[in-house]
Amino acid sequence: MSAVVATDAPTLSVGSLHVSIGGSQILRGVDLEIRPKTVFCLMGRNGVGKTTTLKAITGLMTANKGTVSLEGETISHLSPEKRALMGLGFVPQGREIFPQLTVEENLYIGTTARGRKPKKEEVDRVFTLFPIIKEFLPRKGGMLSGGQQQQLAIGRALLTRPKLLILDEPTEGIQPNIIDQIGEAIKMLREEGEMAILLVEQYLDFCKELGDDFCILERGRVAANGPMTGLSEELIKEFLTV
Ligand SMILES: Nc1ncnc2c1ncn2[C@@H]1O[C@H](COP(=O)(O)OP(=O)(O)OP(=O)(O)O)[C@@H](O)[C@H]1O
Repeated sequence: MSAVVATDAPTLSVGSLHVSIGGSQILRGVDLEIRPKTVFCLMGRNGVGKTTTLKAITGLMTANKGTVSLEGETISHLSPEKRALMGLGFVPQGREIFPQLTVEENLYIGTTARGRKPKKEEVDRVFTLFPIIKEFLPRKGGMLSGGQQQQLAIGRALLTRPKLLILDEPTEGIQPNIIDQIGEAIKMLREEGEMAILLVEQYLDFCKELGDDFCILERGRVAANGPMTGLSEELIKEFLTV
C-alpha cells in the first residue's frame, strides 16, 4: 500500500518548542505553522529567541521538548543532516561561505555532499535570481561583498531543492541595492510556489512587503501572530520598535 500524502499539511509545524542553554530557558513553548507556498516572517527584538528557534527547527540545537514536522512528517528526532535531506534549506546569519573556495565550489557544495549534480535549469534559475553569481564563478568566496555572499548562500541552499527555505536576517549589514535584489528573489520564489520561506528579519518594511504571515516572539514565547495584514501599529510599538 502506498503512503498517504498529506498534500494540505502545513509545510512546517512547530509545537511547544522548549530550548534551554546552560540552564537558562531560551524558548518557552513556541508554536508556529507555515502554510505551503507562503513567506512566514519570524520577528521580534534582539535576543528574544528567533535564531534559537531556527536552530531548533534545523536540529543545530537540541530542544528539551516539542515537535517539528515537515509536510506532516515528524522530523524532530532527526539529525541536522537528515533534516536538510528531508527538505530544510538553511541560510544562517553570517552566511558561512568558504572564503578559500571559489564561488562555483561554494555554490555546488550542498549538492556535491548529497552526491547529486543539479540540473541545468536549477542552476540557470539561481543565475537568473542572482546574475552576480554567474559573473563571479571563478572568484574566491572571500572576495565577495557581504551582500554577494548572502546571494551565494541563498543560491547554494536553492540548489538543494528545499521544501522550506530558512533565511536568518538576510538583509543584515547589506547595501540597499542588494537588499532589493534579495527581496525580488524572494518574491519570485514565492510566485513559483515550489517552497515555503521562513524569514527571520528585523527590517520591518522588508517583512511587510514580502510576508504572508507573521509571528512575533517575546522572551521565548509567541506574543502575536497572524496574517501580515494584521500587523498593527500597536503590535509594532509594543514588540518591535527599539
Ligand atoms: N550559545 C549561547 N549561550 C548562551 N546564551 C545564548 C546562546 N545563544 C543564544 N543565547 C541567548 O539566548 C537568547 C536568544 O538568542 P537568539 O540568538 O535566539 O535571539 P534572536 O532573537 O535571534 O536575537 P538577534 O536578533 O540578536 O539575533 C539571548 O538572550 C542570547 O543571549
